[in-house]
Amino acid sequence: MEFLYTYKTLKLEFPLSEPEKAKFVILGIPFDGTTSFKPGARFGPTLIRHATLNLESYILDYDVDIAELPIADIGDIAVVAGDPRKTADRVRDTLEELKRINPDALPILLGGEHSQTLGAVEALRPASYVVFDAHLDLRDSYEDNPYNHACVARRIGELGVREAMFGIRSGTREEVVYAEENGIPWVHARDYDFDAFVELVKPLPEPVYLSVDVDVFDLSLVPSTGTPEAGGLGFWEVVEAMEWLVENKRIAGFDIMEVGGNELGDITALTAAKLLFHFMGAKGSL
Ligand SMILES: N=C(N)NCCCCNCCCN
Ligand SMILES: [Mn+2]
Ligand SMILES: [Mn+2]
Repeated sequence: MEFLYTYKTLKLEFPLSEPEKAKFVILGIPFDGTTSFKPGARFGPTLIRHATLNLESYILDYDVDIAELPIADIGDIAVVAGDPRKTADRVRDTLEELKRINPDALPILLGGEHSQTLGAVEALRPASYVVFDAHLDLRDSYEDNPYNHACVARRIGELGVREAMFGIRSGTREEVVYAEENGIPWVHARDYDFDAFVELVKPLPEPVYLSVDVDVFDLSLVPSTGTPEAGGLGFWEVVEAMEWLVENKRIAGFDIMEVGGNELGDITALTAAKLLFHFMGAKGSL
């Protein structure tokens, strides 16, 4: 089928399924209209798809070949340049359309700015939002725009979605107070470990939306993300948390956001592509 707002550039190299029948449905969001520091997130989806060419489809960890899983790639959202709200409306509309034709599909977003996670949450209506991020993203408005990437967790919390945040090492005093007053738990990157993750996530209601803003990783793994911060998590720390979630919670949707770069083969996209394959491998092995 054709979606109203999507188009295709690169695709994954292995045989892909139709979105009507797929278990995993990949959607790119090449938006960087409110990026405040390093540009290039508009190339994120293309860079991630290209980086997958470097990876084996067989995942050692799970004895799963993701080329044998029903995966669809419905292309990229046609963005409204500079307008995060209108672009997120298209993300929401596209995922609503997808859920109508395939209610069992697990959407996977590749971004693109974190602002766009709001559209996915609006469409998929999870009970909880679990996020790996260097930043709290709890500002009420940033650079005069309430739909800026730095406000996305605030907007999602306002929908009544329970939140828990991991790998945090940047925010304003106002954001810390807001988290405290609104009972939003977060774990500093310095204090992060698997037990802290499980303790906070176990009681969360299902289904859960999992968002990975790749700036959660140490910046050596994601040098081209939009707002890089030193002192982040390692690759396997995030993979282990992801494995626990797919085994123990119903997942409404998953995203890998804030991938940027201007060059094929960028380290940032290689990190993101490996995470994508591990997510599908872990989920596909169940
Ligand atoms: N969620 C985010 N990515 N937030 C980062 C916002 C940019 C903070 N700039 C700080 C500039 C201080 N002079
Ligand atoms: Mn961030
Ligand atoms: Mn973020």
